[in-house]
Amino acid sequence: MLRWLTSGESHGRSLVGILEGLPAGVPLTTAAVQSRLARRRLGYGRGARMKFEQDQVTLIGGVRHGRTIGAPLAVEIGNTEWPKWEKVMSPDPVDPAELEGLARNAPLTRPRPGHADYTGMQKYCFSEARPVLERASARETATRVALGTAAQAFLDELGIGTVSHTVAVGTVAVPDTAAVPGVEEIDRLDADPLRCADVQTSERMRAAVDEAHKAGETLGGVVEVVVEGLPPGLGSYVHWDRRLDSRLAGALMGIQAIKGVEVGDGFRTAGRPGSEAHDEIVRDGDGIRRVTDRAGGIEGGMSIGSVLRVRAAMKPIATVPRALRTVDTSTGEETTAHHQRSDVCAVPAAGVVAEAMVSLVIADAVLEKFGGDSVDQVRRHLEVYRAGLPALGAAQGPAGGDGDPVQAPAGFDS
Ligand SMILES: Cc1cc2nc3c(=O)[nH]c(=O)nc-3n(C[C@H](O)[C@H](O)[C@H](O)COP(=O)(O)O)c2cc1C
Ligand SMILES: C=C(O[C@@H]1CC(C(=O)O)=C[C@@H](OP(=O)(O)O)[C@H]1O)C(=O)O
Repeated sequence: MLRWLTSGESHGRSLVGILEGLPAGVPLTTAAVQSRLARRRLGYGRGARMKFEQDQVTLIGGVRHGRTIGAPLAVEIGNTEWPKWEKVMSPDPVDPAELEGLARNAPLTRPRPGHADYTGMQKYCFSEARPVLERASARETATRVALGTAAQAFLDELGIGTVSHTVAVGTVAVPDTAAVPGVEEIDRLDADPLRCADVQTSERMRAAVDEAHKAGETLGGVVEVVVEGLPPGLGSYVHWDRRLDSRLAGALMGIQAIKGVEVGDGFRTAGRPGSEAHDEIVRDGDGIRRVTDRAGGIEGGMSIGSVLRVRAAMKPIATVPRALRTVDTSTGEETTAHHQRSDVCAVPAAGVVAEAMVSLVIADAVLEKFGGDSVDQVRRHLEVYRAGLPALGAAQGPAGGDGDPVQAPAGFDS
């Protein structure tokens, strides 16, 4: 089982992530995490902070000489902005005289609609929003991407690849008929300013971001994550919380600003007649294949062994330059929400975060099904399972048995 936790504030000294349960032998280096984090900074429409701040990665535990050792992985991501915030965000008490007149320390009492500000103040009894927004901020997603790098490195060892792409920004969307990009297109997608697979749509998305920027607006959109190389049977239909689709949906919905999740054709499928909603099964040599891919590679809460597709819908950024109406909590007066700087559109970055969350969930499901404390053990268990999948027309084993008419290779160690 994989479990992970993150800590740290947006303008704190650093962010920290811990991932436990990764087997030994996964290749991982500081440079690999750093380059994955650089992908999260990409994307047309991101604010100034993405340019002047660096992610300083330190692998603290769980890795030796470029390979995981089975111990909890700990990653620290230093905020290079820290020197400017050292006093305002100091964990230890600071002499009030040192904070006097510091603009950065001015109480934030004009909560932004759509951000965590006001309800966070109510919930934790704060008189201003600084302590709320510091942790609610999507700066935290850097840690998820760092941990997702390790999860994906593990999946890479098993031939399971993951990639994300932008399918909509505002009202500009990739045509429904466009081909789904493959994992091998990752560099081409990263090179596109919107991380969009369709060049013409990308140009229109870029124009939409420019227009929003000029109008003091912000934009949301939709990202899709694609996973290749999965075996059938990850997840389960037996309980809601063991379903792969519910686990993926929870992980994606848990990303800041994600307001909708779709598996496969999701909401579009809801409007289709049954005969056009499902993926018919046909004979293909010694096996079978699905004629279409509307289900997005999941049936009955389990991976079906084909390409998996999940989408996440991101709302527009809450820090709208054309500031929205709010109430100053210190005076009770109606006013406009505080705004310093912000992203106009962070959809391409959200795709990279979604990719990381999907890698973590899939890695967890793989470990749950195949187990093993080293990559080699997990790989062997997966090979034995694949080889033992019941063949078409073969007699099935008794209920509860392994139903395995195929000779499994030796070496299934538990
Ligand atoms: C990659 C990424 C970047 C974001 N950048 C900003 C930003 O610059 N300004 C902002 O107000 N919200 C931004 N958000 C969204 C807020 O973090 C989010 O709306 C807030 O935490 C409230 O959570 P909720 O939208 O899920 O209710 C970003 C989200 C993501 C995923
Ligand atoms: C710092 C990151 O994203 C931040 C997420 C964010 C928010 O409210 O979620 C608000 C902005 O921070 P600030 O208000 O300090 O400019 C973004 O820059 C990052 O992704 O690394």
